[in-house]
Amino acid sequence: MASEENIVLKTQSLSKEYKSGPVFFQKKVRAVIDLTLDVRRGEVFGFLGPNGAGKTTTLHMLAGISRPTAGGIEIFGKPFRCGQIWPLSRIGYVPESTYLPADMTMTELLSFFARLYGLPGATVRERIASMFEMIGFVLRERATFVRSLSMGQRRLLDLALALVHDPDLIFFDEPTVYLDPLAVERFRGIIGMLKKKGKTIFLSSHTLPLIERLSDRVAVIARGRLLRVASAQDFAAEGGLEPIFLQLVKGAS
Ligand SMILES: Nc1ncnc2c1ncn2[C@@H]1O[C@H](COP(=O)(O)OP(=O)(O)OP(=O)(O)O)[C@@H](O)[C@H]1O
Repeated sequence: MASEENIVLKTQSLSKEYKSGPVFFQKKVRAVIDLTLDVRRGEVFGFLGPNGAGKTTTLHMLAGISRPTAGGIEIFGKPFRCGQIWPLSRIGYVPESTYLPADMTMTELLSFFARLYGLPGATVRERIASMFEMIGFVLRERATFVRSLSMGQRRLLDLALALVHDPDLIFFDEPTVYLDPLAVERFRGIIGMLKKKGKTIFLSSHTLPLIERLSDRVAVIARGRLLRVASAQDFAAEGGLEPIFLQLVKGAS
């Protein structure tokens, strides 16, 4: 069992309902239902679920973008509500998709993000250099406009933008979408580097091998409900994550 001070993120009966459809025929969609979990300092917490399971909705609530319908969130030991800004300088968030301004260069964009977080000039330069090194962009590429980047390069830039302020807790939503195998390998290296620095990582994906390979613990979610949380070793000892995941998800549908 993890002690309270080792818990970085906690949710209690977190729930989200959407209203969907035209006004007179609106129906409720229960996207996340009574989600209670905790994430420990320094771990990679895999959040695995099929399409439509409620992963992105959960991340939106955890990152303070979307208001829960019910339940609570604690971050760094304090209650966190949608709209509050106090923990944001310690949180990094790689959304499922981004809309980056096409007419800014990568350096301008990184600098803009770093300054939003209030980093001083010398630190901004240092952090930008280390972000380019991390995502493997050489010097001559650093002034490339966003519009000229491939989808995979944009994804790497998303990672750099989420990490430029050196956050302690990082949410990744399908981080390897668009990445080729070499870039996925680089991403795994980035996760290793963040872990070494003691960062806490919430890794949400439906890509089973990625979650299986990188996570210390894995939570399986389907149809908005948490079905199981266990260590990677426990899943391995029971025959591997894939058969257990398939059994859990089929049982939930
Ligand atoms: N803005 C919205 N309005 C109505 N329903 C929504 C909205 N956003 C998501 N949903 C519904 O909530 C459920 C959970 O969606 P969510 O995007 O959180 O799933 P996900 O696990 O991230 O899926 P994927 O892996 O396909 O991205 C789905 O049934 C989806 O259709």
